[in-house]
Amino acid sequence: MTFTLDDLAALIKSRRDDSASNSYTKQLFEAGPPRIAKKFGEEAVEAVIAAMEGDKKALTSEAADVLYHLLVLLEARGVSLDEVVAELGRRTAQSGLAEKASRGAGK
Ligand SMILES: N=c1c2ncn([C@@H]3O[C@H](COP(=O)(O)OP(=O)(O)OP(=O)(O)O)[C@@H](O)[C@H]3O)c2ncn1[C@@H]1O[C@H](COP(=O)(O)O)[C@@H](O)[C@H]1O
Repeated sequence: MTFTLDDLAALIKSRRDDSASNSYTKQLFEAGPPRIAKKFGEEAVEAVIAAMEGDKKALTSEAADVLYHLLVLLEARGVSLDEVVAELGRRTAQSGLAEKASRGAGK
């Protein structure tokens, strides 16, 4: 059976109300959205560095950290993975350049 991002999102959600004290995810939720956002940013920077260095193994690992922390952040702020995927789905109707232009100048 293939492990999916939906599976990970469900696991993260289940950790939110879990009383287990040895859960890193639970610790993140208790630290709050600003702390989670900071961790997400740190992991993103580490992924950028791995990409710039052309280190495929490190990029794979850092990308996994980025996706995990993004899912925790979305859960903490009440945004579901389905909503994000739906937004991506809506964008398939137009090119990336057209989508960028539709956001208005300066963005
Ligand atoms: N995918 C992940 C995952 N990816 C990264 N991490 C953790 O993210 C942290 C980030 O790495 P850092 O080196 O920055 O961590 P750190 O120095 O310990 O962090 P800080 O002290 O700076 O906060 C590490 O502790 C990793 O273990 C993850 N922790 C959990 N998961 C998934 O979440 C599930 C539930 O985990 P628990 O909540 O811990 O039970 C696990 O089974 C996994 O599937």
